Amino acid sequence: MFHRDTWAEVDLDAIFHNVASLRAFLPKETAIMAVVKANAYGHGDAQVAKTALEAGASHLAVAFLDEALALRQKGIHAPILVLGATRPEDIDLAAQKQIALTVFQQEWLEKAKQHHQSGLPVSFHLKLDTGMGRLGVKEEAETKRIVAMMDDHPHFLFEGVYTHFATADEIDTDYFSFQYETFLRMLEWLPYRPKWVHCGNSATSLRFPNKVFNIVRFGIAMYGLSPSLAMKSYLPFTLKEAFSLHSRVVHVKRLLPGEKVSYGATYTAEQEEWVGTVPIGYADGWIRKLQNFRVLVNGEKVPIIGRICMDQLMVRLPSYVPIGTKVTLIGQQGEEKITIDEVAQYLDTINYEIPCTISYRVPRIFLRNKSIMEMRNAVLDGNNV
Ligand SMILES: Cc1ncc(COP(=O)(O)O)c(CNc2conc2O)c1O
Repeated sequence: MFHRDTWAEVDLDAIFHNVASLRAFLPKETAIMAVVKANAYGHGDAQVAKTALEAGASHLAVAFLDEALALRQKGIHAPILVLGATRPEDIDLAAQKQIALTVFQQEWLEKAKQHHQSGLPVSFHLKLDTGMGRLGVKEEAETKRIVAMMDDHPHFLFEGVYTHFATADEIDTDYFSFQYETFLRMLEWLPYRPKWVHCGNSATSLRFPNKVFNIVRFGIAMYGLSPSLAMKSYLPFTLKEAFSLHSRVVHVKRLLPGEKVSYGATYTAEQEEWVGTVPIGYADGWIRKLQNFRVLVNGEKVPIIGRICMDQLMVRLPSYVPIGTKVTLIGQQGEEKITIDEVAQYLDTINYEIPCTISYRVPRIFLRNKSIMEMRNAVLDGNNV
């Protein structure tokens, strides 16, 4: 349950469609790793993970160890890879929960070896930096030493090697090709190929399905969002947007000319106007820069007026509406819709950031076969975020 009429809806049928479409599109021997970091880009980690696994994914990826532990706590047993850095002292925790880690520093592996007391096997994916400039080994000597250290250790399993592209979602492929060629060259440094070799994010999977080796890391497109605006016309199959955001009007009033709205009294009614108050604000992730953007009420786009508050915002209505009238901030009402891409463009950012930023304060309702199958309210559930 939740007790404020503001909520996000996550259409798991859309998640299923997007993963199943990729499954059918990729070569059959190429596996899918569903990227569910950041609470599945704000969509709900466990629910998206389970749906993706049903739809053909075999692995999961997260950003750091806690996100993997949270999935295990929620009863998910599929292979999980931590893409980011892990503390060497946490290696036994990863071993106990059978969570694979990314390794990209010889020094780190030496420390992890000292902390490894459990005698349990630990799987590693070696990350190579081919030009993303974030994490990854760049030198041949260090690469060879890391692989030798894993091979010499009875419980360290060299399970995968990967890299990450910086420009796979851009039309110009020069830098993508440079990184891809670099990856091929660096793979030659290895004494052998581990079980998993991967380089593909959504953009790479959709544009170059024959350049992804044997598993892809499928993130943004799983949520029905194009990796970039430029890529929208290159998508090989239809993506279905899974996320929508809704609220209800809690107060309606008539403003007379000259009357003000919100902090700073920055908005002045120029004529007699109807104004609605909506219980969502910047603490919910609907940030202040969205002032003057629009929401849907009764299938019409209406402007957000005055400054957005921590918990509420005001909209100018074309006419009186009853208390409780539904407001759609992301999604469709009748013939009108507001997409995540539109919100991102208004904020001069990328679509990835929008669902990620809708905070823990907004409950997520999960729909499957068009009916509500689950609801998560982190305000009340606390640890069950
Ligand atoms: C290492 C790695 N692999 C795969 C993905 C999935 O990419 P996709 O969502 O484009 O499919 C990401 C996304 N990482 C980020 C997406 O936005 N900022 C990031 O750091 C990533 O960091």
